[in-house]
Amino acid sequence: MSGVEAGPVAPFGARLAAAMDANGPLCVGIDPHASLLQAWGLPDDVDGLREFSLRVVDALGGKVAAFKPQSAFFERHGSRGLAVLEEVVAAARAAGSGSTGTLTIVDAKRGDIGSTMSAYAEAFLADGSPLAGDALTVSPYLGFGSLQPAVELAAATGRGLFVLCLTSNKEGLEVQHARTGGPEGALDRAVGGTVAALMAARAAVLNAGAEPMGSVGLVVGATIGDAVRATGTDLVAVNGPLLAPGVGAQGAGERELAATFGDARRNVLASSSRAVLGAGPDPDALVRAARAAAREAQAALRS
Ligand SMILES: O=C(O)c1cc(=O)[nH]c(=O)n1[C@@H]1O[C@H](COP(=O)(O)O)[C@@H](O)[C@H]1O
Repeated sequence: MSGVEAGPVAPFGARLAAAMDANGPLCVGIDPHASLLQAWGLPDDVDGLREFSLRVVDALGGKVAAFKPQSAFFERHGSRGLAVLEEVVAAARAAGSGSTGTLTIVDAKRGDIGSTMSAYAEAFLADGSPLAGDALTVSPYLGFGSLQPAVELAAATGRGLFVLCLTSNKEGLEVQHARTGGPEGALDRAVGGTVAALMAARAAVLNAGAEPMGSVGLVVGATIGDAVRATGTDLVAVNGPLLAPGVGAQGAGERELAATFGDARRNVLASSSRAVLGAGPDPDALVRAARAAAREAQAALRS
């Protein structure tokens, strides 16, 4: 990333590219819904949450490119739930092979201003913070520039960001497809374009020249139909990872992945939560479900 010295570990973009080559372009979301805890025969409390999440890491660690624990399902159990999230991050780091285990994207979708954003960055991106995985999802809808503290700390510690761009839900359109008025300092080619295109252009600047790809990724849902084209969003120019939720439970599959991402597909990390987790609690069934999803993603994105 421009202007910031890299930390001792390889940058997130390079580590994710290697993990996708080794295990296929699939991220398994750890979303311990109350209904899934029940289906697994676990109580909807902190003990159930812990058992569920650690079983997922145990079964799939080293077998998928990344995990994406959804913070909301941990937060709903209060401070003890957050302690479980810390445990999950540590377990993923220790799982599988390699010095950094299985990559973890903490899905907390943070976004705020100034010193508050700095505090979020310290919580989720600083070395030694118990909530810091390898990357964090962030919301740029207080202005992309408001994410700067996170951009800087991620670069300094070899971590990554996934910036919401075109989300998988239909309500996102009213913000993401809106046209910008050309705010002062906006990138020339994106002024007057859509908000989504501007977010992608901002990420592209941060990733310029990085190989095999930069560490500032975008979230682009696999369910969005032709929204990439409709919003004029240049995903190829982003040169960063593209997290694609919406696979499985929200209806997207091989066809949608291939159609949505076109020439940017090599940088896509497909993400599925309920469709994989629903195969549990049997660890072998979890592995089979994850492998099937990874094969589908591989066929759509890398053939
Ligand atoms: O950032 C995300 O991961 C995300 C962005 C988005 O646009 N849509 C979306 O569904 N997600 C997350 O991806 C997961 C989807 O779960 P499943 O629908 O069960 O696969 C949830 O944790 C969502 O919060």
